[in-house]
Amino acid sequence: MRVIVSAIPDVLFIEPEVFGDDRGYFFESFRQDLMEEHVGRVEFVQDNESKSGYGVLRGLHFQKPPFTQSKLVRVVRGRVLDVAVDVRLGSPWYGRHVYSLLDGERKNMMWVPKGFAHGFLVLSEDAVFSYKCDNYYAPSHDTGIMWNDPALGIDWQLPESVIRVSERDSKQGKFGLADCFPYEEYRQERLYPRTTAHS
Ligand SMILES: Cc1cn([C@H]2C[C@H](O)[C@@H](COP(=O)(O)OP(=O)(O)O[C@H]3O[C@@H](C)C(=O)[C@@H](O)[C@H]3O)O2)c(=O)[nH]c1=O
Repeated sequence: MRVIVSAIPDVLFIEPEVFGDDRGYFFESFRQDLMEEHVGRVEFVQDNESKSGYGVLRGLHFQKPPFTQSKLVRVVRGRVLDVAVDVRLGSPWYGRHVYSLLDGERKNMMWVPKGFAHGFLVLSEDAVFSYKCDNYYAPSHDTGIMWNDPALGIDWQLPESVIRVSERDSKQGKFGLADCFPYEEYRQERLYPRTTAHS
């Protein structure tokens, strides 16, 4: 399993080794020891799965304190453009985003720590999306940012005319209205061990 530090160093790209043979495939989808080595102590408490058709965009979502969520996300089938936006007040990367093309064949994953808004767009005919969360769903603290907020400048790589969102996501607020909590508070935790981005 290869762990790659993204341009926002708290977000990681993870590439597992996928073993194919005439029966099908095998890969390790989660290892506690690797999480501890690269991220710190994380206790996952909820697993989620969703299926979406081509052009469906879910996001950008995050939960506010005390129900912030870190997520380990991957695609079981299909292909999505997965995006994480830094909403940590005072972060050197505040308002910036990183993305990864998550693919059901490559089985690559993204680590989206708390303090990041998360969303994905389905690029294949459909996609089954699966993720682990380190905090429970808390609808009262669930919030988001408009996926096409010009302040974020995300290139979703599909024309807006084919993008479909939920009723809720068509009415999300602008970036900066629903900030998560301050960057410095996060830094106290081992969840953010890195200070430098890769080149
Ligand atoms: C997220 C979630 C939703 N639900 C319910 C609420 C609702 O009736 C239905 C669909 O919810 P949503 O429309 O919020 O689902 P969705 O748009 O898929 O929300 C997800 O989007 C991605 C991008 C994330 O990062 C996730 O954390 C989550 O916010 O499922 C739960 O019961 N538990 C959960 O953990």
